[in-house]
Amino acid sequence: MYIVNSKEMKNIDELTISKGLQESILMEQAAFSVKEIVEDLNPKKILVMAGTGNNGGDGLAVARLLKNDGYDVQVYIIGNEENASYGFVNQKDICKEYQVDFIDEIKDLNNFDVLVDGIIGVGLAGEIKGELLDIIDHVNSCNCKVVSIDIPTGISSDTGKIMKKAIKADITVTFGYLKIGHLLYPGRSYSGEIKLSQMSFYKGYEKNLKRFLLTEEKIRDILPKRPKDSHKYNFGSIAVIAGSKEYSGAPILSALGAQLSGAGMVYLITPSYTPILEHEPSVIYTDFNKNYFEKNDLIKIKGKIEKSDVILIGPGIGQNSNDFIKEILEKYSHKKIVIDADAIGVIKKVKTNKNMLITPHAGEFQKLLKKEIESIEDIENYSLEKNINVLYKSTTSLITDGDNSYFNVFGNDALSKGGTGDLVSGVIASYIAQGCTVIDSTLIATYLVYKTGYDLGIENTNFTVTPLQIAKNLNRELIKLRGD
Ligand SMILES: NC(=O)C1=CN([C@@H]2O[C@H](COP(=O)(O)OP(=O)(O)OC[C@H]3O[C@@H](n4cnc5c(N)ncnc54)[C@H](OP(=O)(O)O)[C@@H]3O)[C@@H](O)[C@H]2O)[C@@H](O)CC1
Ligand SMILES: Nc1ncnc2c1ncn2[C@@H]1O[C@H](COP(=O)(O)OP(=O)(O)O)[C@@H](O)[C@H]1O
Ligand SMILES: [K+]
Repeated sequence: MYIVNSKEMKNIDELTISKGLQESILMEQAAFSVKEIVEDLNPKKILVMAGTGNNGGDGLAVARLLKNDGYDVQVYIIGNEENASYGFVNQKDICKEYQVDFIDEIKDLNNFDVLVDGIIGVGLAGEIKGELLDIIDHVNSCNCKVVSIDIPTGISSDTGKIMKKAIKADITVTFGYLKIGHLLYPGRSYSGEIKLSQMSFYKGYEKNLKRFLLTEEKIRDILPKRPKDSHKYNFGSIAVIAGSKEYSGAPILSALGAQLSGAGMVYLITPSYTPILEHEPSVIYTDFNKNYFEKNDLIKIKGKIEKSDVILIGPGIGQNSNDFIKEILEKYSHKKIVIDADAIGVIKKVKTNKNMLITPHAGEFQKLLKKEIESIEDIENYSLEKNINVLYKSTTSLITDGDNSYFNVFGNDALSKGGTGDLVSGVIASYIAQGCTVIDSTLIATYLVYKTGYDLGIENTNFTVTPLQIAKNLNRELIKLRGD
């Protein structure tokens, strides 16, 4: 499923109109879908709040459709009508013919059961200003159901940020394509339930789109088959290089992630003892009885690394092993490498390539970027400049190779526990070992871990789900996907 920003949406709109489909037809389609959703709420009294752009035009068309079906509906216009769009003016004229009721002031919004927010859509420019600031406060403090047209007023469709103030919708009805702002917090929570309406947009533009929503369907397409006539080396081997005296649990979660999701051989190499074999005796385990890896340890693990198809380096490795990590990244840059946690910072010092994946959470990424992350483009541009794949881990995670990006929205707070990331990196390495591309492996792994965490949270509670529990239940999602 495609995801667009405001510029792409405008291009699609213009291209469709240039093919001869009139704007008023698109507006009628948009309004009709909003009207049906408002009707489902069984309202007695409806207020449509309309801005003076095309989002307002949609709002006016919704009011007219509802009025025509006998609903008690009123319209309140916000903004300067001198600058109004043609779509707005045209709809206002039609509303007058249909005797739609316009009001000049709003007293108590609680007199209405449903408010339709047709104030500003993808045309939001800069921060909200003027009388709208107070109106948004008023809307957010009332008890009525709020249905936003296209995107809640005040949410940037490009970043999901609140542009000073934003309407909190119960339902957002959007047209043709999801916008970035629906998927990134806080826009994701301000949008409420998102309904996507089908539109007659010209699909020829889709070849230019490069952002996608990760779906179960996509995972079904890319999940590897397991040949019956096979042996362990068909499913790849992984060197998990992880852990330190401080963090002896992280390597366990990474190795379990790798071993419990289908890899053929998992070598776990840690500086300090960790009881992985008590959890899973099939892991091939080595430790060096020391606190941290040192540069000259590489010689001792060379054999295992060279036998491996994939290297996972970083979980729990601490800050004292940077020279050791750097040497591995340089020497084995021809191998697929998942670079997680404390190893991520080391990429600043090495030449990177598309065999590599970094898996930063927001804090780790900010350190790499040396500034706040403003938008999805910051992550995509970093990926392009560094020529490296990125899994940006957040409440909505982004998986990108710089050219194409996927949004994963399956996670929730059940995952907000130390160790989830270690598990994720182990599962990613597993699917790379099994022959998937780095990006596909990241899609599969984040889907499996997030969805399992989500489901366990529903069956138990989000308070109690742990990364170990998720690791042990990865089979459930795989059973559903495979249908066996
Ligand atoms: N795309 C499509 O194919 C289709 C699009 N459709 C619909 O069109 C919508 C896009 O319409 P759009 O381009 O006219 O912009 P829109 O969202 O109404 O915003 C402009 C208005 O907002 C105002 N305004 C802006 N910033 C502001 C601020 N900071 N603070 C205060 N005010 C601010 C601005 O005021 P001005 O700056 O001009 O005074 C102007 O009045 C889209 O979301 C969808 O609903 C559907 O009909 C189906 C087909
Ligand atoms: N509230 C949330 N909603 C969705 N995903 C979440 C949430 N909290 C955490 N996650 C996911 O859980 C993982 C946590 O990773 P990370 O912070 O690296 O953990 P650790 O380093 O402790 O192993 C990430 O993949 C992140 O996207
Ligand atoms: K809106």
